[in-house]
Amino acid sequence: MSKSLTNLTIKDIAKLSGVSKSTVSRVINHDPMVKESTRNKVMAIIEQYQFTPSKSARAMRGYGNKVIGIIVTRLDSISENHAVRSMLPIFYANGYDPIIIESQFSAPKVEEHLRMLKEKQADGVVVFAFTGLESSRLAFWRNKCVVIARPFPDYSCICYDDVGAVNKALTYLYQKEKHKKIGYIGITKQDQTTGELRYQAYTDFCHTHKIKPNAVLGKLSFYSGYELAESVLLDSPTAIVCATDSIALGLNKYLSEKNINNIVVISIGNSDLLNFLFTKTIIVDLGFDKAGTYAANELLQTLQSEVKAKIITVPSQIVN
Ligand SMILES: O=P(O)(O)OC[C@H]1O[C@H](O[C@H]2O[C@H](CO)[C@@H](O)[C@H](O)[C@H]2O)[C@H](O)[C@@H](O)[C@@H]1O
Repeated sequence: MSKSLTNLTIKDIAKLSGVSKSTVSRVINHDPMVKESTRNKVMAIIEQYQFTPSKSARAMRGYGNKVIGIIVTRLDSISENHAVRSMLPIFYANGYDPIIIESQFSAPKVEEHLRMLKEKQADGVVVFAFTGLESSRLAFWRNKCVVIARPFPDYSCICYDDVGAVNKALTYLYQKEKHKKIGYIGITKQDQTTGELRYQAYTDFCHTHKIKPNAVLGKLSFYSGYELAESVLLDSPTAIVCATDSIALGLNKYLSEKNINNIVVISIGNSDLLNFLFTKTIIVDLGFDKAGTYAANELLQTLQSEVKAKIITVPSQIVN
């Protein structure tokens, strides 16, 4: 082979491996239908000659640039951080470069980012969805997209067990620990999943078990837990369920400042930060890490072959 190594093309790799050009492409793109012996033979040549397919060549053949866009809502979100951190190694291991972008809960921003990713010929996207983001905004990406936190029909979605998690927290407090005065700090109902579904689960449980509801609702932030603590404590609860880890962290700051240590706190989430609290906090694990792993694997499968869109709900579990 007289060419310099850096100038090798897929055609050269095909010739050296004794297979067709299309087989080399399928190996590069992780097509599961390629026989293992063929894959090994081609990969040995690729490694021997340190071959990297040029991005433009890949794109011209209709493949993306081995880029995955991950659109988070907030870079400071605890839950999204956990999910993204567990996706990244899977994408890297499969040769993809992830680009992480923030939407700040803005649907037009999501659309703008998706346009940019299309221009960059990204292969696929993971979108953390939110109230007000219509599925039509994702239409171009429908078969190369995984949505997190919202069940969009016709899309592969990874959802959290919002209602089940609250029920597990309340059942634990009411049946196992015999609490009768259980407060709740949540998110406003404008936030459909974390807000409305979890709040509804709390009020339904109170109604069924004849518990006087004591709920306060605020924003999705540490400050809410801190600022709403005083109101929820007015009714002297013996236990408080927090809709998110950030809320539990804010509440914890308030309790430690006032030196209140006779209230049981349950947080719905499970971030590493909960290990460093003043008040013993029981956790209902929503499975943020699992959600990330599911999302990455689901997207890779979708990119490799036609996979039917499905909704996966990550099971929640109480961690004591
Ligand atoms: O990460 P945190 O700030 O602690 O918030 C916890 C909740 O984050 C996620 O919900 C929020 O973002 C979603 C997109 O990731 C959005 O769809 C939802 O409306 C927001 O409330 C996560 O889905 C929840 O399970 C966490 O409790």
